Amino acid sequence: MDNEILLKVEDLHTYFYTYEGVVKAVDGVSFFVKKGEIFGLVGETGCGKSVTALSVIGLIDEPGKIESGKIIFQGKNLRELPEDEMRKIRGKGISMIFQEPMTALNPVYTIGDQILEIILLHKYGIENIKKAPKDIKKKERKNVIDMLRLVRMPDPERAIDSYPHELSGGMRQRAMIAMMLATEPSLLIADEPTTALDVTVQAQILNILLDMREKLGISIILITHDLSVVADVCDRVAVMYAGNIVEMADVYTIFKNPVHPYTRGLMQAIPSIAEKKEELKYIKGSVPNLIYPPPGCRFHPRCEYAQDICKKEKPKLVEIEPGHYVACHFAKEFFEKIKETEGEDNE
Ligand SMILES: Nc1ncnc2c1ncn2[C@@H]1O[C@H](COP(=O)(O)OP(=O)(O)OP(=O)(O)O)[C@@H](O)[C@H]1O
Repeated sequence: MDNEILLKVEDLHTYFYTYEGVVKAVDGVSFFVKKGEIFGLVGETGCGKSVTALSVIGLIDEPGKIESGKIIFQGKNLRELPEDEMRKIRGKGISMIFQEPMTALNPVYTIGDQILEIILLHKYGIENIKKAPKDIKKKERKNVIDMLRLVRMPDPERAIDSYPHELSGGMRQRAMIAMMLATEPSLLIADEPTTALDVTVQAQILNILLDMREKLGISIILITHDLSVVADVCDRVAVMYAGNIVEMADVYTIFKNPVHPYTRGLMQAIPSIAEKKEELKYIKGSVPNLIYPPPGCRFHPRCEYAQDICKKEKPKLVEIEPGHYVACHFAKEFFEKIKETEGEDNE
């Protein structure tokens, strides 16, 4: 099973040292991503999804710091690698695309030149890039156009010579994905890649990600707050709340049998356990301040099932059935109740 795993994050803690205090943005996060799968990271805004991703790719800057934990990618703990090795991983192993590609694209170069630069960096390395033949641009033109075709860029022959501002939002996101794919990563992290786009373009971009997995066999971590996106494309999913993962399972299980009260709140459908079903249609309260997070389970102030233990002890993420992990003191009870009601429903 372990050789199927591409990335394993163990007990990751990433904090930000601000004037107001220490923001415990990621506080003991563990998960794994298998080869060739699309793994969703979901949760409300500010729960630590982006910080988790930036920690994996080694892009946490001051005032942030990875305090502890392991990030094992292709068998190596990335936290132990020197910065030049880490830069190589960012160049070849792991790539990241963001919500607003304009921030990552350079406005003064054409899309073609930007993709070409990545191809050259990938082929020659930063030290030898000057050794690339003079006519390389002409030689690689077909490759770049093929790359744009792969991301279903409309009219690639024209797009290659366009500047970012000449393209629509969806086309820019395609260009960004093409650039990232030029590095032939094993893992692509997509942070809210479709949030800024309208629904039709969103669907097209998600289809491209599915295509990439199919054709190139890469793994993708898809960060989103949109559960319908998760349902559409992800294989497995982790639900984050206030710097912790509270539940992780395959997508079917998460939607069919969510166990953690927060996940169930997110789904707005807690028919089996909820006694007062109507009152659970939204999650009361708001995400806590991560400088002074609540003790014990961080969700307890919003959880209607909270008991004394929840206020004192932080629950561990435990496997309650094969591949289904939950961090809740009452996970077993909830799970059994779900199974009971499931049995009754089937009778
Ligand atoms: N540079 C920073 N300095 C201080 N605090 C930060 C910094 N970057 C992130 N944080 C804090 O870390 C916490 C987690 O933020 P993060 O961006 O990971 O959330 P998110 O789940 O990705 O939310 P969103 O969906 O809004 O992007 C937040 O409380 C945020 O304010």
